[in-house]
Amino acid sequence: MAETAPPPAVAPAAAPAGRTPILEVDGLRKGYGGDPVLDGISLQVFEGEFVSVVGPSGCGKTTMLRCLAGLLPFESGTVRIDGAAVTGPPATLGIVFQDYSRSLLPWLSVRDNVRLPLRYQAISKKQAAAQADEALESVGLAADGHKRPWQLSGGMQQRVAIARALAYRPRLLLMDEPFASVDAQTRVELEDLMLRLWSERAMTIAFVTHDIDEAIYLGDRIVALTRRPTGIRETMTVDLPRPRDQIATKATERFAELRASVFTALGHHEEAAG
Ligand SMILES: Nc1ncnc2c1ncn2[C@@H]1O[C@H](COP(=O)(O)OP(=O)(O)OP(=O)(O)O)[C@@H](O)[C@H]1O
Repeated sequence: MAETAPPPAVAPAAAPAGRTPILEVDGLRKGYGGDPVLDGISLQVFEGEFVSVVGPSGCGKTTMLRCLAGLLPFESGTVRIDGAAVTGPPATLGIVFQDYSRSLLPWLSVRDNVRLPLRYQAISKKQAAAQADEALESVGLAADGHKRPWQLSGGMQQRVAIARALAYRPRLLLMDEPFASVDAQTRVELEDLMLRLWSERAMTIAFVTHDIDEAIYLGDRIVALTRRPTGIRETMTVDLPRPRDQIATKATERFAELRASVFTALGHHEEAAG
């Protein structure tokens, strides 16, 4: 029987030279009721980076993001954002979750949903309104601020959730499978929207996804997680030029090589081989 050629090697990612880490995770351990989930995760995300995190279903990606965001206590290890230990949600952090229908308040207008978290910032009402309007404009919803979230399509609702995080002007944006619940066409539009916003706003993004192509298309680096108890299997540099294009970038040989490497890192070839 013919042997399958091993996929081309991808160099393990080195720390970007001269860059400051915004997020530093060291030895993060977290379980539920004595059942270990995260088993000593250590990683750094550097200023201006777009880091994609991929891992098998149920390995603890959401658990990890919640720990990083200060929303969930963990057993041991440290999480630092801008050098300060995370003990609760930091003011410089924005989060976008998968389930926009639960994260937006249906009785508030789109504009008021976006303004809501700004109440907790030391800024005037006028400034909060300006930041909210600017964020809505940047996601293409300037004309929809008066509507209720349920009057919008799923993709538009997720744009509202993105605008709400942006209005906060975060230095670090955590995104948890944000496009998993929208159709394929909307998904590619939202991916390109995120790339535009990321480059315009000099943000740092950690983006969790199930989708290997999405992880490669968006990321500067990919962090591949193992099965539970979960550690980091591999960190890979995505050496595809920017700006990226949904058709041209995905048609390159390098994209196919990276896809094979990430599949291998996630252990898909082992499953296929039995
Ligand atoms: N609050 C909780 N209490 C008990 N167990 C939990 C809790 N939250 C998550 N788990 C368990 O921890 C494991 C990791 O869940 P988590 O949602 O973090 O994984 P995930 O990688 O994001 O999953 P998916 O790929 O399905 O989105 C799962 O086995 C899940 O059932």
